[in-house]
Amino acid sequence: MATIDFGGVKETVVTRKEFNLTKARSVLKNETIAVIGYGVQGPAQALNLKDNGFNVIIGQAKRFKKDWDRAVADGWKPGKDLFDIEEAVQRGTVIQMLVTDAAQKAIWPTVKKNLSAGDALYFSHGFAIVYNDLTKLIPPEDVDVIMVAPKGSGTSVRRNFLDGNGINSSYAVYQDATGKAEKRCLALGVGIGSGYLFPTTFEKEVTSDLVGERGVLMGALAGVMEAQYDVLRRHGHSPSEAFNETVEELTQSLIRLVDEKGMDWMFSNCSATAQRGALDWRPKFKKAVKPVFKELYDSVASEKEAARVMRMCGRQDYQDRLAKELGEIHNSEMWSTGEKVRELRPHQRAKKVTKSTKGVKGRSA
Ligand SMILES: NC(=O)c1ccc[n+]([C@@H]2O[C@H](COP(=O)([O-])OP(=O)(O)OC[C@H]3O[C@@H](n4cnc5c(N)ncnc54)[C@H](O)[C@@H]3O)[C@@H](O)[C@H]2O)c1
Ligand SMILES: CC(C)(O)[C@@H](O)C(=O)O
Ligand SMILES: [Mg+2]
Ligand SMILES: [Mg+2]
Repeated sequence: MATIDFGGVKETVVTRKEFNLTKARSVLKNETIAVIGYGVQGPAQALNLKDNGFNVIIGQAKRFKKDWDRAVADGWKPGKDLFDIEEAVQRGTVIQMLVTDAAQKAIWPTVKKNLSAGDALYFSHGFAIVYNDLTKLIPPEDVDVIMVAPKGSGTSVRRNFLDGNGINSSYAVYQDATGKAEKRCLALGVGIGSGYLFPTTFEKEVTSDLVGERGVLMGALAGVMEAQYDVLRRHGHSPSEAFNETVEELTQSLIRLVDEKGMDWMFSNCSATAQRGALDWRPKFKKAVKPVFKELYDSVASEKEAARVMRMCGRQDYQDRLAKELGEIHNSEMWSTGEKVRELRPHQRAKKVTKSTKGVKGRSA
C-alpha cells in the first residue's frame, strides 16, 4: 500500500510496486479463473489474465451466438477452455461475474448451485450485490465476494494493456470467507492489468459509477455537445463549422492537453481571448448543471436508476430498442458529419519533432 496525497487528501492505494505481477501469479497459482460472460469486460479481462500467465477459462451461454463466436475467434477452445456457464463455474475457483448487470439475476441460480466452499465470487461492479433486493443475488457464506472495477471500457482495458499502459480500477472485499479475499482481489486487479488500484466499497462504487456514466462521462457529454451543435446550426453555421467547434477540436486538440497536464494547462495553451471567455463562462455552466447532477445523484441513491436498468435491460426486445436509439444518434446530422470529418483527417506518418514545433506557449512543460 502506498499513501498518496491527492490534492491535500491522503489516500492509501495499491500500485504495481507494492503488488507486482510475480506476487499476483504466486497468489493465484493454484486457481482456475472462470470468466463468465464474453461481452465487453469479459474478453478484455480474460485475455489480459491469460497473457499475464494465469489459468483462465470462459463460461458463455451458447445461445448468445455472437459472443460465443467471438470467444472462439479469440482462440478459446470449446471443451478445453470455453464452456457453458454451468460447467465453467464447476471448474473455476474464481468466478468472474461479467454478464450484464440485469442478467446477473438470470444466471445466479445456475452459478449458486455450482459454487464450492472457498471459491471467490468476483464482480466488476457493485450493482448485483448492492441491489440484491432486485437481483436476488445473495452469496453463500463460505465464498469470498470481491470486486475489481476498471474505470474504463473493456475495450480500453485491453488496448491499454497491449500498448503497455493500464486502466485504474477500484477494489473492494464484501465477504472474506477464506481469510485470503483481499490478496485474491488485488492479485486479480493486477492480473487484469490495472494501473493503480484504489479501495472502495461495493456501495460507493456502484453509486459513483452510475453517476459518472450518466453524467460527465457519457450522458452529460452527449447532451452538452448536442446542445451547442444545435445552437450553432440554428444560427446558420455549417455542419463542418459546428462539428469542428464542438467535437473535433475537443477530441483532436484540447482534451489531449487536459489529459497531458490538466485543465489550467489546456487553458494556458489557448488565446487570451479564449481564456478570458472560458473563465467567465465556466461558473455559469457549473451553476446551470449542478442541479441536474444533484437530481442524478438522488436518482441513483434512491435506487431509481437501478430499478430502471433491471426493468428495461432485461426485456426481450431490449437489444432492438437499443439498436434503434443508437442508430438515431449515428444517423443524426451531427454524428454523420463526424463520420465525414474523421475520414478527412490526414493520416500521415508522425513527423520528427524539432525544438521550434515542440514549443507550446504557456507555462514551461
Ligand atoms: N462495459 C464495460 O466496459 C464495463 C466497465 C466496467 C465495469 N463493467 C461491468 O462489467 C460487467 C459486465 O458488463 P459488460 O458491459 O462487459 O457486459 P456486456 O453487456 O458486454 O456482456 C454481456 C455478457 O452477458 C451475456 N448475457 C447477457 N444476457 C444474458 C443472459 N440472460 N444469460 C446469460 N448470459 C447473458 C452476453 O452473452 C455477454 O457475454 C457488468 O457488471 C458491468 O457493469 C463493464
Ligand atoms: C465504461 C464505464 C462507463 O465506466 C462503465 O461503468 C460501464 O458501465 O460500461
Ligand atoms: Mg458502469
Ligand atoms: Mg464505470
